[in-house]
Amino acid sequence: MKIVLASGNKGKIKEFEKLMPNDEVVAFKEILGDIEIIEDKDSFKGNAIKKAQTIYDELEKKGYKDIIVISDDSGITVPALNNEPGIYSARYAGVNASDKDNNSKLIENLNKKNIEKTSAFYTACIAIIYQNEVYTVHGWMHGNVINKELGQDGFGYDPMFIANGFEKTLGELGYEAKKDFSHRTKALNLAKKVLDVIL
Ligand SMILES: O=c1[nH]c(=O)c2ncn([C@@H]3O[C@H](COP(=O)(O)OP(=O)(O)OP(=O)(O)O)[C@@H](O)[C@H]3O)c2[nH]1
Ligand SMILES: [Mg+2]
Repeated sequence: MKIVLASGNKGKIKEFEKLMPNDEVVAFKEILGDIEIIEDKDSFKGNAIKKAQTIYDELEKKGYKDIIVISDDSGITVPALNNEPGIYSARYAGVNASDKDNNSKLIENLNKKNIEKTSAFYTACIAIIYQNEVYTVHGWMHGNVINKELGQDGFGYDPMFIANGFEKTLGELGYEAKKDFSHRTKALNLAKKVLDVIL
């Protein structure tokens, strides 16, 4: 099955490709080139729908029919920091912030409150659009964030996140561990059930 991924995040694209080995997953950029989508909604769901709808509409304009578009809006929420960065995770340290910049900002804000470790969770909302119908599903992963980066694997905040039941960060454990219980895996398992019904 050919699925167009409405994401420009290389870490996410890699994860989707691994999670859907039997499908042809194509990042939108390969078909449409660069498109900037302003994520101005107030929820993961709102932004996920906006990303999927924008790409779906552009593909339709180009004559693509019966296309399945999937998007992912995700982020990490730290209750001890007033639920920051949440939907602003990708731009916590500013509009064009790198993962490194965002991690530094999170470390800085944890240190300001003298927090070495505190509970946190990831959310992923996946939106699916097929034949102009929109479907959304969510997945979560709970654990703790720490005020330092450990390990090189994963992307984004993974080197700072220790999932419940583990001693090491996702940056140290690597993707093979993360893929069994991540927010994205859980949301995608639900998305696959939706696809089974609608296709
Ligand atoms: O360590 C992480 N492991 C994860 O599994 C994960 N999932 C999300 N995130 C963070 O949340 C932002 C999403 O923002 P986001 O959904 O707007 O994505 P994005 O802007 O990077 O790409 P796009 O899909 O919108 O094109 C990302 O940049 C990351 O910082 C993660 N960090
Ligand atoms: Mg984004």
